[in-house]
Amino acid sequence: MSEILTIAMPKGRIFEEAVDLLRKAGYLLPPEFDESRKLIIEIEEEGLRFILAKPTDVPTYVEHGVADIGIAGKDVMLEEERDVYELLDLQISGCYLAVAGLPNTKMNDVAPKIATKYPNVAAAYFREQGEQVEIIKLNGSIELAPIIGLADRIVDIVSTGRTLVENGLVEYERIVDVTSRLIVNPVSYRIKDKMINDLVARLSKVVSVEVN
Ligand SMILES: Nc1ncnc2c1ncn2[C@@H]1O[C@H](COP(=O)(O)OP(=O)(O)OP(=O)(O)O)[C@@H](O)[C@H]1O
Ligand SMILES: O=P(O)(O)OC[C@H]1O[C@H](OP(=O)(O)OP(=O)(O)O)[C@H](O)[C@@H]1O
Repeated sequence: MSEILTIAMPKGRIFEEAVDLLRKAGYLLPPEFDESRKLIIEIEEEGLRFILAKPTDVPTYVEHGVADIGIAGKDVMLEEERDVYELLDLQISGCYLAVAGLPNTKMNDVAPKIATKYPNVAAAYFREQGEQVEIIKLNGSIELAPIIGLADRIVDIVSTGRTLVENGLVEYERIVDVTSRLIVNPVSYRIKDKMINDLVARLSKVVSVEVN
């Protein structure tokens, strides 16, 4: 029986761009990818099985080895250190993490509050700046926090910048650029090295064409 490579795909924002990239790399992904709600899609001819996961869960599936490889945002990788290798910057779903807040406001002198979906990234950033802060973890609508008085600043993703502008917020510092990455389980990489290297080579060609 031939080997199967299991790929954890992030549903949501990254999905379409990732599917597009795989198709450009020559993988024949059926229309199921565009229209179905199935969470496991197997393509026997390609020796591939896709599992469709919540973006933040992709590294979990890969770390535990139930997926050999996966596609995850650099933001997710930075927030939770995982025992996986990062093989390729896919250069898709570009955005960045930034500190933002109400314009012309100083942070509270004592333990300013920082609201974010990324508590570890935010804590590390302010530690490096030598600032003692209180992190408040939120799960969405982060921009509400400074407006409603929950926090002095937020650490959040900025893409077009529209959410900041429409909520009267400004960016104070850019922390790190974010794109999606191809990640691999270390054991899978040893055992299925040929299949994985083939996939990386095919994707690398497309990525470099798209970037240049
Ligand atoms: N404007 C953006 N906002 C958030 N994430 C973005 C943006 N642009 C690109 N990304 C990338 O997409 C990933 C998030 O995708 P998506 O918003 O579909 O998932 P999610 O955070 O689980 O969303 P939700 O919790 O709203 O379901 C991030 O990890 C990041 O790498
Ligand atoms: O710079 P922009 O293009 O406006 O994109 C940035 C916004 O998009 C994301 O929120 P999302 O839409 O995922 O909603 P959420 O608040 O539920 O996380 C992110 O958290 C910002 O709020």
